[in-house]
Amino acid sequence: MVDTLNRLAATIAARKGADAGSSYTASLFANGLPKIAQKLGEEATETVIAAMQRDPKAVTGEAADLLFHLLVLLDASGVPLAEVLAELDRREGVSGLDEKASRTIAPEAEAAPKPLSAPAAPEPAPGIALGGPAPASRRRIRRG
Ligand SMILES: N=c1c2ncn([C@@H]3O[C@H](COP(=O)(O)OP(=O)(O)OP(=O)(O)O)[C@@H](O)[C@H]3O)c2ncn1[C@@H]1O[C@H](COP(=O)(O)O)[C@@H](O)[C@H]1O
Repeated sequence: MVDTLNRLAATIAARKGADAGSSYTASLFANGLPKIAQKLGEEATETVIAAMQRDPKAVTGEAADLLFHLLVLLDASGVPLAEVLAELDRREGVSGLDEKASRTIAPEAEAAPKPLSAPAAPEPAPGIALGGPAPASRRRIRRG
C-alpha cells in the first residue's frame, strides 16, 4: 500500500509539469489549488455516496480516485506524503478517544482561583449581553 502510494506520488510529481492536453495530472495543476481541492471534495462525496449505496465495487473505484486526488492536493500544497505517513506513525497506539479528550483543558484548571492582583472585570450594564468569543480557557485547542 505505502509502496503504491509512494510510486503514485512520484508519478504525480513527474507529470505535473507535463502538457495539460496529454496529462490529466498536469491539467489539474494547470487549473490551480482551488480546482484540485474542489475535485478532492467531489471524489470524497462520490465515495460517500457509493458507500451509502452499499456498492463495494463503486467504493473501490471512488476511493482510488480519492487517494489519487489527495496525493495531487498534497503535492500542490507542498506537503510530502512521507510527512503524512510519519504523522500516522506518530499517532499509532494513541486512542482517538483519548487524543480527543486531551484537546480540552481539564475543568479543575478552568475553576482555578484568579490571582489577587488581577483587576476586577467591569460589571456589565443591566440587560446588556456580553458578546465575543469564549475565553481562551474554554476554547478547544486545535491541532497543527
Ligand atoms: N491514478 C490515477 C487516476 N485516478 C483517477 N484519475 C482520473 O481522475 C479523473 C476523475 O474522474 P471523474 O469522473 O471524477 O472526473 P471527470 O468526469 O473525468 O472530470 P470532471 O469533468 O467531472 O471534472 C478521471 O479522469 C480519472 O482518469 C487518475 N488519473 C491518473 N492517475 C495516475 O496518474 C498517472 C498519470 O496520469 P496522466 O497525468 O493523465 O498522464 C496515471 O498513469 C495513473 O497512474
